[in-house]
Amino acid sequence: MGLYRVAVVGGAGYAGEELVRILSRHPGVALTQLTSRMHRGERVREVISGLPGAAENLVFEEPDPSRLCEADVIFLALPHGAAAEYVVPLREAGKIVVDLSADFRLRNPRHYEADYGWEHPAPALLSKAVYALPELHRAEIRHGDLLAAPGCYPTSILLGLSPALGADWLREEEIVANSLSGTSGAGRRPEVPLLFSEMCENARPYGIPRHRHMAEMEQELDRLAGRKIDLVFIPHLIPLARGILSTIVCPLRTEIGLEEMHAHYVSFYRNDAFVRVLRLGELPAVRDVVRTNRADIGLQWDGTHRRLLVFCAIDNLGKGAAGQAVQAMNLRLGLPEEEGLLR
Ligand SMILES: NC(=O)C1=CN([C@@H]2O[C@H](COP(=O)(O)OP(=O)(O)OC[C@H]3O[C@@H](n4cnc5c(N)ncnc54)[C@H](OP(=O)(O)O)[C@@H]3O)[C@@H](O)[C@H]2O)C=CC1
Ligand SMILES: CC(=O)N[C@@H](CCC(=O)OP(=O)(O)O)C(=O)O
Repeated sequence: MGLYRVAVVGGAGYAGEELVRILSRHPGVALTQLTSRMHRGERVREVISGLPGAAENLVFEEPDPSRLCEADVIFLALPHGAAAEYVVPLREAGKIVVDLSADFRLRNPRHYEADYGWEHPAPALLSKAVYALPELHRAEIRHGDLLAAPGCYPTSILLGLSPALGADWLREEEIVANSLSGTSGAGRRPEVPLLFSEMCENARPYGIPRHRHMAEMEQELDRLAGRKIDLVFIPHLIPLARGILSTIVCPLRTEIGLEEMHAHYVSFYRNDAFVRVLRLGELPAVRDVVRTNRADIGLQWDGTHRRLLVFCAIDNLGKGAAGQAVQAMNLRLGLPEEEGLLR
């Protein structure tokens, strides 16, 4: 059998470009189609530099579901709402779809409506989608035909919290997560608050009091804990192009020591190639994970207040978007999970 054919819709956006970079060097697939309405008819090399020959000679096409059906796997790197329009015909044609938008992350269409502001465009498909965070849903991803890649902030916070929630150490008090994000998280669109002159030497909170990622975090955290988790989430924009650092403060109800907690985290992720639990005393830095598909997790202990402090760094375009989506594709196609990805 030949290589799997893959297509990227939205291939000239930030997440799409990162997908193109990863997939064009991936030994298990052939990148055969890319779409961009803005760059329609242009060769890829005129828009994205430094790609291998076969990929840079592809031509950006207008997105057309019937033509996309020539591929085996279709990645959608489109804004929320727009992705669902492609998912419906592609799934009807039996294609494997990896959607990077939020359109299929939530089980409950009312939660989608509340946080995204419009009626869900294809609610019947929600129960068929898999929340494609490999470390938490590996078995379902292997059998899923509609893989909904998680948001970048939820990836960092869910990976940081899962071992603690699984161990049932937490007091029934709020967990507070502060996240710092680079500006590529907002996509490649011209907006005044994202201009260099607005963001250089600047930092600011946004998305207060309820960022739209709350719904997917609540969905997953409640499921992991088996009860309602009270999360305070405060995102900040900082002057980086890419990267996220999340600091999570967890009130504990046990007297368990830091060494034991650390050993539990190491054991929890022992089979996960893309999660690195740092040695005690080490804390993660965005610089170490940029352009990789890795999440670095560090732990600290505030004994005075009995709080576990969890720090998680990822690349929002890597483990937070394109890398994670390719990891999910690898699982679905039965390829080695790490194929084509850096750690
Ligand atoms: N940036 C990030 O860090 C992350 C992004 N994501 C998600 O990935 C998706 C893409 O994000 P990002 O790359 O940042 O966004 P961008 O704005 O950079 O890119 C989106 C692309 O989609 C194309 N597009 C827009 N509307 C349509 C449409 N109706 N039909 C077809 N193509 C369309 C545009 O290309 P053109 O107009 O040329 O067709 C554009 O290049 C979003 O859902 C985002 O939420 C997820 C995790 C992290
Ligand atoms: C800096 C910035 O603007 N970040 C984006 C999140 C990016 C991401 O992961 O989100 P979605 O896939 O859910 O869009 C935001 O706050 O909306």
